[in-house]
Amino acid sequence: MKSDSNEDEKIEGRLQQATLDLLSGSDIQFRRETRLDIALVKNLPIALIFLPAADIPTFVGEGRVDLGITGRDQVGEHDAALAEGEESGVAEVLDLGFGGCKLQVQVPEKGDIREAKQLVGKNVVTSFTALSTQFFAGLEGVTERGGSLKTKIKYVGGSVEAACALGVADGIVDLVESGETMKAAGLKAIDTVVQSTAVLIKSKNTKNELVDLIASRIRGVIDAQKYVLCQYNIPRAQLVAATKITPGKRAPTVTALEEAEWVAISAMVEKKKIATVMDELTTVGATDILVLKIENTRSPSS
Ligand SMILES: Nc1ncnc2c1ncn2[C@@H]1O[C@H](COP(=O)(O)OP(=O)(O)OP(=O)(O)O)[C@@H](O)[C@H]1O
Ligand SMILES: O=P(O)(O)OC[C@H]1O[C@H](OP(=O)(O)OP(=O)(O)O)[C@H](O)[C@@H]1O
Repeated sequence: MKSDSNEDEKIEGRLQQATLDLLSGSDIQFRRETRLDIALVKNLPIALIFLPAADIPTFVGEGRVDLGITGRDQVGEHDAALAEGEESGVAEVLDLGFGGCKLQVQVPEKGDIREAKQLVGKNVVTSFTALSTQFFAGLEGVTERGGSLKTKIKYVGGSVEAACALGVADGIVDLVESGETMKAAGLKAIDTVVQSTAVLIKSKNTKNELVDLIASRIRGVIDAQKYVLCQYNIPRAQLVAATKITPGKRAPTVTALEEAEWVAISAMVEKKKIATVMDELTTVGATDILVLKIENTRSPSS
């Protein structure tokens, strides 16, 4: 989303489907023509641009694009590549929770290397040269003979896992999600450079007032995914106990029932805690417990 020409930004590849779902949940409507990397949004004066994940921090950091969705690993790589004293133009707005993976140091499973320090002075292949250089610089020290060893970091754009078997590298630094690729290539992880999830980022220099509106819509969808709405009936005498179990985000909604000694309660509950909450509610006498999906939510912090 650009201030003048109203461009917004998005990502393809691994994060694409979750990002499209997020935009749809935020009611950002667009139609992307085949092979076009730009799409005008129908119901807001912005445009979406589809760019490789690795390029997004650059466009956002330069202020050419107002908002972006990419991996935290890519933001880290962008920032690590900045010249000394140069300030990043990228600010993280929100952790989006999906696209979880780790950037890990990997070596042949059958080899002698057991810790990252043993790769100092050797050949390392990666698509994340700046983060890897930074990581190994932190391990490099003065050798026993008084010299200093530099790890040789080489860039490859894909299939990084092949580098050790092909004799190009002693170790690699690559993303691991399920671990299947690493295992299939006969590699093992010995250290983690960065833990990553997808993030919403913005340009530090943006003046576009739509940035806050869009960020707030996206935050609403992410919050909604974390919570469910729990409704139940409970004897009024148990109201205090029930409120402790389901305090809600601010406070639970309590509604009187036609039956004098009973109330109905409705409260947002963290999705991951809902099973325990239902168990506890049953123990204090709640009945007719319903758990409802929340499509979207907005609160002052959103
Ligand atoms: N298994 C995974 N492998 C690689 N990246 C992953 C994985 N899981 C999550 N990610 C995240 O997805 C981000 C982008 O991945 P990907 O390389 O697919 O994007 P892209 O460059 O936009 O797409 P493409 O390479 O298809 O053009 C990574 O930087 C990382 O944050
Ligand atoms: O732990 P896993 O679930 O197996 O995922 C990790 C793999 O996925 C990525 O590669 P990608 O498939 O994006 O293609 P690439 O090798 O060309 O980068 C990454 O570079 C690893 O190779």
